[in-house]
Amino acid sequence: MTQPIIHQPNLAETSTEVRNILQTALDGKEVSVEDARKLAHTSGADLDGLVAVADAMRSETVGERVTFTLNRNINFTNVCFVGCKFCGFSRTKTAKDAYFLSVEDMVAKTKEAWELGAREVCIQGGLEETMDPWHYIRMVEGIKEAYPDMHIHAYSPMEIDYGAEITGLSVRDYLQKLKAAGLGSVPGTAAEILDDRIRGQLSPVKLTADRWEEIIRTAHEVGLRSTSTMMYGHVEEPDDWVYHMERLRNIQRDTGGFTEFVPLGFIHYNTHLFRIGKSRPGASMEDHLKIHALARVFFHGFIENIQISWVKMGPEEGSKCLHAGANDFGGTLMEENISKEAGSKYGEYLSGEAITHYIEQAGREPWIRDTLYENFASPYVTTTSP
Ligand SMILES: C[S@@+](CC[C@H](N)C(=O)[O-])C[C@H]1O[C@@H](n2cnc3c(N)ncnc32)[C@H](O)[C@@H]1O
Ligand SMILES: Nc1c(NC[C@H](O)[C@H](O)[C@H](O)CO)[nH]c(=O)[nH]c1=O
Ligand SMILES: N[C@@H](Cc1ccc(O)cc1)C(=O)O
Ligand code: SF4
Repeated sequence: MTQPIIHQPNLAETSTEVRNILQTALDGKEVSVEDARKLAHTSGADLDGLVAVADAMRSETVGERVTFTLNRNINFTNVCFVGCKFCGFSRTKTAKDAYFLSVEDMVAKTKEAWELGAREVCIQGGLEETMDPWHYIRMVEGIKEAYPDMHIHAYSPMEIDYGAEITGLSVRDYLQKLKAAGLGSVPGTAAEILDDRIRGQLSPVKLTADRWEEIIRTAHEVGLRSTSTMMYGHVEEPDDWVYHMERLRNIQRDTGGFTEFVPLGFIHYNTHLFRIGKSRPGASMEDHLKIHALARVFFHGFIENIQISWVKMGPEEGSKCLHAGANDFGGTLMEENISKEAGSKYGEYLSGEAITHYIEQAGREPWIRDTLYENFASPYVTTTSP
């Protein structure tokens, strides 16, 4: 049981079955997997009901604040041997536009970010075969040495799996070394859909769902918090969203380590998966709304923050999800290659002022946050911003 919702939306137009499920959630009871599946299949007035309930839950649990971070994304290499069929970013080592940044390059990018006011760098890259086994740790050490107060949000479970493998360390020892070097938190990417049946269609070589879970649980156990994500709009069905969210909710029940949930809409344009006719062309607006709303309702009492990804959906469509359960606008990013290379049209950078504007336009209060949602500042009193 969690807090019941006091100001309940009018569900007069909602079907009896869906209204009963939503009422259970409003009363503060955990939504079952079976009920969540029904919510995942709603449309029309029933979807409107789900969205209204998600908005009420958001308002009573986190209020009218919409947060965001001043951060820079650094994709240190695009060379990758994994070959996910949904990825438009990765290159072979010999490709003309293949790159691999040195630690010095990364420190220079961090310097630019720091000077513009960013306090987080989000580092992820391809998996490079001939890389120095200690490179992931060296990047963290190099950045921390130059900028001890920059929060480093880095390395998906896929990269952690690889780093542990090439150094010969256990996942726990490897994560402890990353943490000792200054790693602050872990992006919960590489999750896609946490079901090996779907993963086989997307990327047979990628780590299994169980391995993803083991790495995330271990990260939380050693004191590294993480985000949680789900990539949708490709081959999966609504029941798969629920299965995925249930795995995340169970992890959160045990560890409490997730800071937020970030639905990542699939960008299809330059991907093998779409070209060979094996996927949908991303998600519809209806699905974006449904997933953010379902996440708010299903994670109620478990995960407080639901982040929109403006790089995937665009700031306008993303803003609509702020009325469907979401309360976080992500970050300024400054540069972004993964969505861009897959063909996303929304650019790689939004200034703090631009994000503030979108949040105001949605009728909410903009607040700058740190990565772990521990400190908040008003964007109206900060002078610089990336
Ligand atoms: C590109 S990877 C970088 C880190 C690492 N190589 C990995 O795969 O975990 C980070 C995440 O971006 C997301 N992503 C990749 N390609 C995408 C696409 N075309 N559309 C939406 N999200 C995508 C996936 O969820 C993936 O796990
Ligand atoms: N870095 C990307 C994000 N989000 C990162 C967040 O801005 C930030 O790191 C997080 O809020 C930490 O709490 N989302 C994307 O879709 N693409 C990125 O590259
Ligand atoms: N939003 C994710 C990071 C991310 C990075 C790149 C992406 O393509 C998608 C997501 C997080 O904060 O953990
Ligand atoms: S999603 Fe990550 S692991 Fe997969 S091909 Fe792209 S960079 Fe490599």
